Amino acid sequence: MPVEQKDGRVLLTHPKGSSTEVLLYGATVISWKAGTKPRPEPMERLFVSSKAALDGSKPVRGGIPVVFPCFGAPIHPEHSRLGQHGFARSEVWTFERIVMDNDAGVSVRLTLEPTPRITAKYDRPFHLAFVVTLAEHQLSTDLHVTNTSTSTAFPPDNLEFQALFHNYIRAPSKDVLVFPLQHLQYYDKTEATEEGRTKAKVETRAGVDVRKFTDSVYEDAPQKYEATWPGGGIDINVKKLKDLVVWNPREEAGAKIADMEEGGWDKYICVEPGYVRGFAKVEPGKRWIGQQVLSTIDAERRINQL
Ligand SMILES: O=P(O)(O)OC[C@H]1O[C@@H](O)[C@H](O)[C@@H](O)[C@@H]1O
Repeated sequence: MPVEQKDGRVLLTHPKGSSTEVLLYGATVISWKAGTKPRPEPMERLFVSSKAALDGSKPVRGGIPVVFPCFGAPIHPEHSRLGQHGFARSEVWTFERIVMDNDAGVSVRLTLEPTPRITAKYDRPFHLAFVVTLAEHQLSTDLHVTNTSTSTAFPPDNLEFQALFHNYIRAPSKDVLVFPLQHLQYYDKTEATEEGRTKAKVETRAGVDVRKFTDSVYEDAPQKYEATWPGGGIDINVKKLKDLVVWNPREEAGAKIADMEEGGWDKYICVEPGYVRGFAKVEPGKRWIGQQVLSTIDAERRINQL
């Protein structure tokens, strides 16, 4: 069975051995097992804290939570009643259908529409679809955001939002480097003051490491990244998600996170493509699609020329 739905989870398996598991709660991908060409044995590519709640009581600490319609604390007036990172990661999505089921890929589509619970804190008209596609060495996630407003008024009744894929990539975080972020402008959320956090810095490192507490928002990033470490890595190719967040709390901040396992910060790096500086806009009746494609890399790869 390439697609199995059970107990609020959807399990996808590919004929070549890769698999992925998605919780309907938050449309959160909680597992992705894949090999590489030279080493075909599937291995887990995502980190989920052993203390993570998987019962729908709180967003999952790990995997790939979907952040919508606000990143971090809300700053848009229409988001003012929402919590950190919005509601998409903490609502139960609907399994809509299998999109594709062949050797090229196994793909499913989940949806989320306004419910009384959502409308009580966010009253904008929207329809979300989350499409997960599994290939032999790849996992793609697409977020479709439709503005379902039928208003013909001017100025248009645009839907304004932020969106992000909060990837917890399983990796020896002390040895990870992320490319190519050099020379990009970024905002450092680890700074102690508001002034420090809102002042743009410029990345000087060819490869960005997370050996210390890191919470950086790169603006207008190249949408093509590599996170590599000795012996492996993940390529990330992105569409419509112009910014990139790199986060690892290390012990300094990680020990204060209730659902983070002891030493969890050594086991992952969050590399999060998103539209998080400013707001994406969709006109009434129109749809926006943000996409990422994660691919496994086998050998250590350092892109010195970038
Ligand atoms: O604890 P949460 O809400 O899942 O957020 C985790 C982290 O998510 C990152 O994307 C943010 O940049 C961090 O500031 C935040 O701490």
